[in-house]
Amino acid sequence: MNLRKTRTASAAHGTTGTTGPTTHPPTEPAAPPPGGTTDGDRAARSGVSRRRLLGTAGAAGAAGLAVGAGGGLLAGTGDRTASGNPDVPGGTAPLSSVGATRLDFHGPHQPGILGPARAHGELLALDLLPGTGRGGAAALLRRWSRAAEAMMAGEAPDADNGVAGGTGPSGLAITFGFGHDFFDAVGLVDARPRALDPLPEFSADALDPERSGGHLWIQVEADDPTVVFHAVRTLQRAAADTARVRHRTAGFNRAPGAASGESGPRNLMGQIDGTNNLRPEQEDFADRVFVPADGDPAWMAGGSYVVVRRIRMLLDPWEEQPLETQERILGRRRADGAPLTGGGETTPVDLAAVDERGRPVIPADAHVRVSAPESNGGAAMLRRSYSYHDGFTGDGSPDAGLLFVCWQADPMLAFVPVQRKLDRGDALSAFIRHEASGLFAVPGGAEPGGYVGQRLLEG
Ligand SMILES: C=CC1=C(C)c2cc3[nH]c(cc4nc(cc5[nH]c(cc1n2)c(C)c5CCC(=O)O)C(CCC(=O)O)=C4C)c(C)c3C=C
Ligand SMILES: [Fe+2]
Repeated sequence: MNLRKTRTASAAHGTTGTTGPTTHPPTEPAAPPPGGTTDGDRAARSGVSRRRLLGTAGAAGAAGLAVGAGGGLLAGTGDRTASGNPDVPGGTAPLSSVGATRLDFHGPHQPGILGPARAHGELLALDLLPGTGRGGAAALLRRWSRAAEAMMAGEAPDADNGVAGGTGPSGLAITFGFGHDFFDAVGLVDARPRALDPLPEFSADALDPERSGGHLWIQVEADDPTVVFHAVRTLQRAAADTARVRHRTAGFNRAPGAASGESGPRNLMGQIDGTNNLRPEQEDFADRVFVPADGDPAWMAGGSYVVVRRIRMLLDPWEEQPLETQERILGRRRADGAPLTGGGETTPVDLAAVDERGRPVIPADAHVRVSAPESNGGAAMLRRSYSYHDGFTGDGSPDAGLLFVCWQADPMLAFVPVQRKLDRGDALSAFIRHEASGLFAVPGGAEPGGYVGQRLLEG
């Protein structure tokens, strides 16, 4: 693999960090694809009345389409009248593109990995209650998958509480994963992937075990916060008697339509984040992110491993730094995200460039140098993170930072070597603290009529 070529090609296509409301791949097309799923098709399948669909058809057309989890394209209808709340005027007013965006629960990969991270996200870890066993876990995943499928389609789940009544699916994506200790809990130790071996300890780690790990992991994201709450609450209720929430963090990203510029979203340090991410159009993208069809273990085919790190930003000392210092710590300009070696946000970083005195223009300890594939034997991951803000601590400093989420086919070839390097030599380290950690196996997408993890639990 030629990394330099890959990075240049990505920039040459004009896709790095400049498309859509975020810089995450893939983007949403502006027009329906030939042969895309029609509102009528879906109405026939779901039993939703055509009259109701017509109430939102104009909005769906204007809003364009959403990218399905497996690359399928679905017209958004935003119809949530199935929630059955007669007080809600759902279906009478057209939904905007925010509400109408609908993703497919089914596909080769689970939703919530590809495509843009949504404006609101919650990451939860749950532990199975003692005695649940494999059968209980399978029943839970079946219930969860059924509820996720309905809610992502903008339909009411079983025993709905009506909280999302009148709201469109809003890009809702729900993703499920299994942690290392899940396999002990359900007696499936032999099926545990080697890739779930605990992450090594890093010297700068300050991890809180209460907010780390977990048997099961759920990512819920959407462009509407009530839709996220509704989904989280529905899944938590469906887990009663089977699993308890161990920890949960809410995150956010820029809302669709909030910025007029073309550059990507900013993190809470003010930096444009996500520019040099892996892109689906890169030749080796799928190999890097997903377990291949003949991968090991077989039940993980089409799946991916997610590493989640709650990284607190030490914003008081950070904001005291002069702009020039902040930019040398990162290696990019704050205003436009351009590398210190010049050009615009999508211009490739020139790690070899030196100034008139022969010193590297991108400092030796700059974050983008230390984390780059060129500095890590080619290691790379798909980053898809959220900001978080959980208030202020006793001394007045913000409890805020990055819910760093990254996806890869093998953490030992992606997150681990890069984090090892960052741990030793990243100038940003003085301004961040890793406070919680998780590593989960996220199986491929469920087949229609099936559920996530079925191959593991019934294999
Ligand atoms: C182990 C992997 C990484 C961690 C942890 C991490 C934390 C972290 N990053 C930022 C902000 C930025 N990171 C940027 C680039 C970047 N970061 C990583 C990896 C980790 N970051 C990689 C692989 C890269 C790409 C390097 C390259 O090839 O150029 C950037 C620049 C814009 C971009 O390319 O996304 C920013 C900004 C923070 C604030 C943070 C912890 C809180
Ligand atoms: Fe980074």
